[in-house]
Amino acid sequence: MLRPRRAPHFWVSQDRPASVFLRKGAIAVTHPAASGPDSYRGLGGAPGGRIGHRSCWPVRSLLGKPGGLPSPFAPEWDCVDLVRVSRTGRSQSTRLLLASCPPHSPARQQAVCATAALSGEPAAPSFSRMLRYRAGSNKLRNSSSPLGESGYAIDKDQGKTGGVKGYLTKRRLYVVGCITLLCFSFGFVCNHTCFLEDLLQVKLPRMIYTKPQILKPSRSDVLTMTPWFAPIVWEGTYNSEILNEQFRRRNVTVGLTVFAIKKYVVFLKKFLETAEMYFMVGHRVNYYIFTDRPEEVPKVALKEGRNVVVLQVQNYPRWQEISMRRMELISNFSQQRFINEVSYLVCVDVDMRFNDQVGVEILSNLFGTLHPGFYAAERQSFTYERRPASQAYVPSDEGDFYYAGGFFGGTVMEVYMLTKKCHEAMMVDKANGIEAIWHDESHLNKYFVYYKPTKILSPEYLWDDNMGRPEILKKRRFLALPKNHAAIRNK
Ligand SMILES: CC(=O)N[C@H]1[C@@H](OP(=O)(O)OP(=O)(O)OC[C@H]2O[C@@H](n3ccc(=O)[nH]c3=O)[C@H](O)[C@@H]2O)O[C@H](CO)[C@H](O)[C@@H]1O
Ligand SMILES: [Mn+2]
Repeated sequence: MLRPRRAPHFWVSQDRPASVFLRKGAIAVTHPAASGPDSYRGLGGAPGGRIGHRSCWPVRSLLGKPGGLPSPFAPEWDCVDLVRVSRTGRSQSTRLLLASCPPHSPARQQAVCATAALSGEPAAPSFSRMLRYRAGSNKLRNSSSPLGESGYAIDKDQGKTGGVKGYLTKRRLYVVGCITLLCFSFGFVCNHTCFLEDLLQVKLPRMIYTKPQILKPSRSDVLTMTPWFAPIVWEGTYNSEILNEQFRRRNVTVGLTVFAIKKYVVFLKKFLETAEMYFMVGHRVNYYIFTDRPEEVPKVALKEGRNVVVLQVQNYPRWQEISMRRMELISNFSQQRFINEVSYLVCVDVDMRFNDQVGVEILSNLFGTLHPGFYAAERQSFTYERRPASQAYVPSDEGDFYYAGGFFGGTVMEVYMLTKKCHEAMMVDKANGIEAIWHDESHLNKYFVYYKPTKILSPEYLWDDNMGRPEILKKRRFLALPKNHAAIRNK
């Protein structure tokens, strides 16, 4: 029994449907019944032998040349219908005999389907759209081959002229394309190598500071680490010089989102002026000011690397809705804009002023801030939403801390996920005619029960002097401004 050394591959070209490309070692011949004005003649070689040193060979049309050598291999050959589409788009089919494509085999089925598809389609221009088939089995058909004695033998030389020309031109184009691509990749790799070399040239300046003491924790009066290993940031627990150096190397840009809708624009001046003094000093900052009154945004002198971006948005009649819609707007803008402009987002209330350093020590994948009114409270005192009907519901035996709605952040991706989730939950509540007790803050707290922050800011980062000045509070970095609710809300 004759067997090719390996299962042959063949391709039916859509570019030039008169062509079948054969892999080295494959055998092909046209069926004599196909003799018409155009008959086809295969190109191949000895069974199991080479048909050329290239992996693909086109079968070439031999106009008006019936005959040829009878094939000694006929009984083992199988067939596939091949369609030739002429330049005018007319198709004509012929039967091409191939080795190793047994009847009823999946490969045979594929070939039949493909040729059917070909006949319905005019010549397609793309080389890459060649249909590729693999005859997966070596089980060969015996005896009653339609080829009989009058099969056309395969003439090697035919492959080197005519149709081969076009094929080689495309092939050349293909090779040129590959070389160009390789050159580009080389440039890319080179660039990256240079970038890596730059990194290797990082200087190691002396770093002189007090050594950390394992047996003398810097703070023993407060919790500095959660049970899920998120640091809680208190004065004395970190060294800003080390952190600034780390973040400077990364050339991080921080986005600070703040909403000043309706009368709340009056808070912007103090907010921005104090931010320039204390917020992320020495780092790149974009202030994203959401407002319905862009003309009332004050001009504040900014240090280098810091920008104000005014984003005009609509207002809502109720202050609660304004506060809650921040989630929707932050998530939308994160997706459309912030993701391209900053690494981290810090989202805060506007009725505040910075009073001390708020720097890169706050940055982490996802961070929240302990509410000044509840940092020492027990679970049952937390003002979580307790009605199961609300999406913000937190059962009485869950939760770690009570977080403030007025200061959270993280990477743009994390903030996007948080704000999107909270907004969606608020929309469900709205449809069910329920509003969480502390609005967006309730939803934020619910989220943090199940997606734990990777860093937590102590109440130093959101303090209200109405709470007094407890001993543990070494700094008051961001302070709530007293405001006349009746005069400012819903105005
Ligand atoms: C410090 C803190 O944790 N504050 C939270 C607390 O409310 P507050 O009592 O601090 O709420 P608020 O009056 O400051 O409103 C929240 C924020 O919404 C914006 N705003 C509101 C009304 C308006 O007319 N125009 C306007 O721009 C503004 O940025 C304001 O800072 O609870 C709210 C939900 O009840 C929010 O979760 C706040 O973040
Ligand atoms: Mn506020």
